[in-house]
Amino acid sequence: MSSNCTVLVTGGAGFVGSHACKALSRRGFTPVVYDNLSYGHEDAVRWGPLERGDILDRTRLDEVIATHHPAAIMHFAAFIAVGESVTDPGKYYRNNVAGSLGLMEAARDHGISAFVFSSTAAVYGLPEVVPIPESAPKLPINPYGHSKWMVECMLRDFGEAHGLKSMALRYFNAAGADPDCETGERHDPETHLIPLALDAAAGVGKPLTVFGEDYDTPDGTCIRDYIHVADLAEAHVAALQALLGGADSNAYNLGTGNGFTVRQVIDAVEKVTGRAVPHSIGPRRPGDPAALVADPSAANRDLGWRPRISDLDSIVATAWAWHQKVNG
Ligand SMILES: NC(=O)c1ccc[n+]([C@@H]2O[C@H](COP(=O)([O-])OP(=O)(O)OC[C@H]3O[C@@H](n4cnc5c(N)ncnc54)[C@H](O)[C@@H]3O)[C@@H](O)[C@H]2O)c1
Ligand SMILES: O=c1ccn([C@@H]2O[C@H](COP(=O)(O)OP(=O)(O)O[C@H]3O[C@H](CO)[C@@H](O)[C@H](O)[C@H]3O)[C@@H](O)[C@H]2O)c(=O)[nH]1
Repeated sequence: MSSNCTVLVTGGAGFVGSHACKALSRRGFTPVVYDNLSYGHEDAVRWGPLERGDILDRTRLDEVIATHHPAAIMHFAAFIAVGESVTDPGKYYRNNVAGSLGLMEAARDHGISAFVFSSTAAVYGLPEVVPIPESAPKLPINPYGHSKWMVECMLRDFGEAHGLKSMALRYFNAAGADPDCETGERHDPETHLIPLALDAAAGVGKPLTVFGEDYDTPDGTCIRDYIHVADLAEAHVAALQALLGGADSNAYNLGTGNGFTVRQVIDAVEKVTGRAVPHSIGPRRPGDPAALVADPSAANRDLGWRPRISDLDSIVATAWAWHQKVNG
């Protein structure tokens, strides 16, 4: 490992980024969070300094990089709401694509050669083969997915032209919370299934609407591959260590390889919380594929990474503990 253990973590005040900071700090790295707090939380920055700034502000980026001299960048900062990306695509292309471009140019200009990027299963669009291998066609069906695939393409080109080495990590459904309850999911607005089901069970939110029960799946509801955010965090550290150890650039799926239906998630929430999840059946949500499940074998093989706490009960139990801490 390089003797310089400082990592610039864009979006480190957010859900996945804050867990990655904890994992980095446990492995001896110093995470310097660079976040404009547009959606993040200042009190989620606990494992290193917070530098407020926008990835679109090149002057501020240069200043922070010159101050901390990071050896690597982990890039989580992005807008993440798929539906909003359809109605306001400019917001997504500016932040996710132009913002990432400025960050990559800053990395190039400051001689930073290791870059770990938050990509997504949304780059695959409506996959024909499930479990999905990394080689599956990249045919995103919304601006959010396009924005992430564009950044992957830019990273490939910066690698060839400038020697910037990168790992693009394509998460499936990030869920759960830190097992020590030090950080967790606090999106606003929240659109993800598990926190909404917990809100409904706790009576702090509306009843859950199940988006469609006429899919070609065993119980008619959509199948997703839920991956614990702490396991995602460990994968980021493994990818970073591989890059710093000389590995080539690559892209990896991060999932368990097991899918669960929306009904199975509701059952798990009812079992873990001991409460009913009030819900009704609504129409399909536009753009939802019937099933998204990762083939995670490449990350297993190359990074030595395996999910450890991504069974559905552990995901829901940690998310529930965090939910109770936040909501009292
Ligand atoms: N949550 C998921 O299920 C999921 C799935 C696949 C991929 N991802 C990707 O993982 C990353 C993190 O997602 P998350 O769920 O933690 O989201 P989040 O909204 O909790 O975190 C994103 C963070 O980035 C910051 N940010 C946004 N734009 C910024 C800018 N211009 N400059 C500086 N900071 C900025 C926000 O303030 C926030 O703290 C994103 O890139 C997302 O696309 C998330
Ligand atoms: O109120 C709700 C919310 C969700 N769902 C369903 O639950 C499943 C999971 O939905 P959600 O939690 O919104 O996640 P996804 O839409 O699968 O998207 C997540 O996972 C993608 C990769 O798989 C990432 O690209 C996205 O950023 C991330 O939000 C889907 O079948 C939804 O139709 C409902 O039935 N009701």
